[in-house]
Amino acid sequence: MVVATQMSPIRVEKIREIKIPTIDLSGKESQVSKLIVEACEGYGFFKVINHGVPHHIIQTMEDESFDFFRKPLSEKQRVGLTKPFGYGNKNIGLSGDTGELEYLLLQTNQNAIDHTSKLISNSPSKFSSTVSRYVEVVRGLACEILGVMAKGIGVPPSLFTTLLTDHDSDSLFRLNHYPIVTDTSSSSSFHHGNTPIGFGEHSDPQILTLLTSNGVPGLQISLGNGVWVPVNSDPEAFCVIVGDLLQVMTNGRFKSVRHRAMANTSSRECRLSMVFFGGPPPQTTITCPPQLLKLNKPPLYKPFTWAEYKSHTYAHRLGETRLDHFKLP
Ligand SMILES: C=C1C[C@]23C[C@@]1(O)CC[C@H]2[C@@]12CC[C@H](O)[C@@](C)(C(=O)O1)[C@H]2[C@@H]3C(=O)O
Ligand SMILES: O=C(O)CCC(=O)C(=O)O
Ligand SMILES: [Fe+2]
Repeated sequence: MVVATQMSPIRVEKIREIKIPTIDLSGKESQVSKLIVEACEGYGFFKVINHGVPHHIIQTMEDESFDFFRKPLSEKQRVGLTKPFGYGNKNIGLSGDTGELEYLLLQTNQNAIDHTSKLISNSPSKFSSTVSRYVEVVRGLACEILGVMAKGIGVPPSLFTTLLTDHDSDSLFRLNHYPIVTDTSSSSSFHHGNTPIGFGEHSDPQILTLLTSNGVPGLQISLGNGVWVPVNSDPEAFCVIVGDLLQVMTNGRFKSVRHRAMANTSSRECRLSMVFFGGPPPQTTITCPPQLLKLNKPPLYKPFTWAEYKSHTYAHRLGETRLDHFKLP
């Protein structure tokens, strides 16, 4: 993969070869686990293939999503935004961030899915069963990956997986729809070169994110120092993104990767990303388990609950490096 670094005011381009790890989950478990740990340490990002999520589950979710985003604006707005959940258009979060996208952000418990489905769809039971099925299967995949990760670093898998399987797990599901932007000069979103931003630079606050998209590119990950690596959009793969909580739970060994999505300016198709954010129950204390603390590396972060971390997150802008606030001196 070719990467360009840009430095202003003079544009210097260094070309480098970066290989984003693509891990075949059908491989030997010990090998898969080694590759996953290396990817989490090196990038905080990797792709998985042969993940076992049936194609028809992804396809049906994609079809339902496009059916929703194709509706007239007034109809989509009827879904309302019980901030931060519901339908949003060009606004992200509660602190004034903007982007060239529209989205639907849902909580993953059955009541919330049923409630939103009634507002969204003429056949709510179809929408609601499609979302529930998708979330159930992708949550299962997230647990499988977390379990393999845990084994790879020598902790019991349940230490990580129960956080997502708990009845009160605070996981989210987000559909991002990036329309084709033709007039880039009128875009109010922050410009990067000539390309407006679809979804601005950030890290995901939760434990683990699983993202799939419809083959239209846009996602980029940061290597730091202004270097952005475009991620090929492969509808057969899931992108796995290490979140802030996993960085804390591994005492900084795994990196919560900063990423962004560029606006969709060159494609003839709209871009759709479907994103599952695996989060723990709100009252969970987030800290590094003693087995992972090395004698020569004291804890980097003070313990906090997920509820505390979320309120800090929502009080700040998208691009904030919010873990800094929880660092020990
Ligand atoms: C500006 C914001 C939107 C966000 C909450 C925040 O205050 C900062 C983090 C943002 C983010 C990024 C990952 C997910 O898309 C998200 C749902 C999350 O948990 O944190 C969003 C939040 C949002 O859009 O509500
Ligand atoms: O749409 C994408 O590719 C990125 C979306 C994202 O980072 C998010 O929803 O948190
Ligand atoms: Fe994200």
